[in-house]
Amino acid sequence: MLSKQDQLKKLVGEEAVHYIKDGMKIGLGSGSTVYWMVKKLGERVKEEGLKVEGIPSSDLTGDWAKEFGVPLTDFSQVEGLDITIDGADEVDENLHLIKGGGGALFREKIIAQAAKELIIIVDQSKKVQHLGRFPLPVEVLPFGWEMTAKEVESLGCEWKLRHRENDIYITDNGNYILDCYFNEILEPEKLHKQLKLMVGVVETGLFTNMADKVIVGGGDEIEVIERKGQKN
Ligand SMILES: O=C[C@H](O)[C@H](O)[C@H](O)COP(=O)(O)O
Repeated sequence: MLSKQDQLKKLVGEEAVHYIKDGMKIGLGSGSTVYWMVKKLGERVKEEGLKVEGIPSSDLTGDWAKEFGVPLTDFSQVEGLDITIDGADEVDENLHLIKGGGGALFREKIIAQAAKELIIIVDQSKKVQHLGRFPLPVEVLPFGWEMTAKEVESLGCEWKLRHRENDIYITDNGNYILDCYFNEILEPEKLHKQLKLMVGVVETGLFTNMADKVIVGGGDEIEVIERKGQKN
């Protein structure tokens, strides 16, 4: 029996598959909402003979794609993606996002940038006025991470080095994650740029001005929020 939140994740995950057309190259995001999208996409591949290829943003998503029969490719074979569908940890009113709760932010940003259209799927609990209540994941190089953490802290946050059980959490790229407690991020684009200037920072979980559509599940309803204005 799925929890109410999981039912909403399933609802929006399956809804997003309607945006996928025959022949598309698809960026496959990560997380428990994306799970439902990949599963439904696999059904369409089997039942309708849909010809698509996906590039996964995490090893786990790649495993799901194989399990559900979604053909995979990589960037040595394709020049770009038609669409990327991914989850998020927070979405603000301007469709800026925090991502990386599952640690896949770096590859997620690559597939988000490579796509003509980025669709984000979330349950209503992810909608916020300002980003920052969810700790911002920042992927850092293991070498000298302590120094990088000090620099990050100077921007006014507390941080925790992410662990999985008793071990340091290692991303699919072999890096560490600092979960940064800013509480309220009023200028996400500025903060992202400040962090990216730090030599030990690989990528941040701030996805500003990237989402084209956000599909939000709430109650029995699905809300589709479209971006206003041009992308960067
Ligand atoms: O690294 C993980 C991703 O950014 C996920 O898309 C995000 O954490 C949302 O995950 P979920 O759909 O499980 O809430």
